[in-house]
Amino acid sequence: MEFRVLVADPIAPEGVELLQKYSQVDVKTGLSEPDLIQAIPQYDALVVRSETKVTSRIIEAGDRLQVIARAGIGVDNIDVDAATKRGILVVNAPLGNTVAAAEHAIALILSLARNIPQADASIRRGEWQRSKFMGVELAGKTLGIVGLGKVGAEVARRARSFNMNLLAYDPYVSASIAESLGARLVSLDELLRNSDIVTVHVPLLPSTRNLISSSEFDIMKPDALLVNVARGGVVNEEALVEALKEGKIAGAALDVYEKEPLPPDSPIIHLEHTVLTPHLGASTKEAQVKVALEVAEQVIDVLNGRPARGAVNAPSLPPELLAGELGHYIELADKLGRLYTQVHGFSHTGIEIVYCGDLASQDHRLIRSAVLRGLLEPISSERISFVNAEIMAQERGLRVTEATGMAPEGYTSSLRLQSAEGVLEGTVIGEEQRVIRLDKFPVDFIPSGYFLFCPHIDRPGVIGAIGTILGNHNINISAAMSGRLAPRGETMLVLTLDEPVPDEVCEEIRQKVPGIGNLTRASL
Ligand SMILES: NC(=O)c1ccc[n+]([C@@H]2O[C@H](COP(=O)([O-])OP(=O)(O)OC[C@H]3O[C@@H](n4cnc5c(N)ncnc54)[C@H](O)[C@@H]3O)[C@@H](O)[C@H]2O)c1
Ligand SMILES: O=C(O)[C@H](O)COP(=O)(O)O
Repeated sequence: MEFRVLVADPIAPEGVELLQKYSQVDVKTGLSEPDLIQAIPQYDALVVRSETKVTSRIIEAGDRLQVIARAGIGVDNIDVDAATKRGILVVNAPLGNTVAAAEHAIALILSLARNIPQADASIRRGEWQRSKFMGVELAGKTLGIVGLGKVGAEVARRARSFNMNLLAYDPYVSASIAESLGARLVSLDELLRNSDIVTVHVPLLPSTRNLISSSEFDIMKPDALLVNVARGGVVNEEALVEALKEGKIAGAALDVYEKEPLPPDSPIIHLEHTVLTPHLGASTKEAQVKVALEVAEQVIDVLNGRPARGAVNAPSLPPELLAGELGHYIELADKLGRLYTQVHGFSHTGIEIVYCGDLASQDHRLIRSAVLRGLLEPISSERISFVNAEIMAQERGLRVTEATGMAPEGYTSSLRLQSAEGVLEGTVIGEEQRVIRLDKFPVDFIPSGYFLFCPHIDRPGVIGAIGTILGNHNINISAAMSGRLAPRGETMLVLTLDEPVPDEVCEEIRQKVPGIGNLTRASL
């Protein structure tokens, strides 16, 4: 039987031609959700970019659908969970448009600095205004790069050739990587206060939503320029409009928006010193050929029963495997990885996975993939799956070693993650997963919910004081446990909460509870 592929967004002809060698291809762009629901039962593969919203209703109607391919990075327009539930693979092309996005950021920076769109519009109105469009030079100015991943690094390389000074904020990148790109790694606060131009290159994650909002604009230089080629939502649009109107910053260039297409009544459209493009970061001929070929090859692989190298989801593991002890450890491995990155940051020195006790003799491959998936998920723009975790870890230069060891006294098996940054260990008791060690502290908590980790010196009243502050802010503690090294000695209080703890509440705890160490928040 010949495979049928529906290409629902415009992709480069090279990708369509490659698909045509192996399947019957229909290119039908601009279809509505009802159109797609009607059409999709005839297709084995669906190829999109960011325009088509691949909803659960479309996925559920895809009776013979095997693969959904995204010719680009972001799969935020695809209901990946719905696809996973139906065993449909989602693949993407995370590398092909990096240079295009970086060059677009540079183009926007130059357009802003030299008022190019405004000057162009003026001359077309028959004017000849020169003094109105006085610009600023990039040479000698400071560029603040928020997010020093693939695109951020390419922007850094290009900005150096303009003789710019580079600052970077990225909690998951080492100072030496930043240094090799000519950038100095600083806090977000320091970056915002000192940059003449701020360019944003982080993925949209719960932790990066509204990363640049009112309080960030408050500390930026009044003549600073802001550029966002990453994702709408990282910069709060309401706060941006206010910042520009009140002169907190001088200008902004945006390629991405909270809502796309940008609604025609958006106040952003009427702001003066702005440059707006309709999500064009990846729209170069070269990038489009690369991503189209990359996904076409993967579609052909999947339809012919071969594994896809860029799968962002993975078919569910067999239920019989998940129900057993190994299944619980796979789930625990994912949670320990996610917790590790949130508590210790992304390890720059490499991570060791230690399989202890009975676990030492099991097949570790899926546990290892689950640890990597967990470590990378909180900081990645791509969806990390069991399939692509290993490649993604290599791409970030994460060194992973494995070892076997003895389980701690009283346990038959455990899983330990350790690096120079810290230690996290968990176990499975019956069907219950538990975290039993956090750095040097023996702890015991279920890895689920919101967490506040409060290192302190054990003395009467500390737990009560923290509980009172949380209570005053209507934050409910669902479990509390203290791991201490000695009476009145170093102690780790672990609070499991029903709600997340906002910044200001953490600050209040730091100020009001004497002897409290570095508070850390996490959620699972
Ligand atoms: N406009 C476009 O057409 C276009 C094209 C390509 C990429 N993008 C977007 O650009 C962004 C960057 O893409 P990439 O390929 O460089 O991704 P990437 O995953 O390689 O890099 C993202 C970087 O952000 C860092 N990061 C994560 N959380 C952070 C936080 N809270 N604070 C600071 N840094 C944080 C990560 O450590 C990583 O280094 C993504 O959102 C991507 O979707 C847009
Ligand atoms: O996620 C991506 O790859 C970029 O945002 C580009 O999106 P596009 O393919 O719709 O241009």
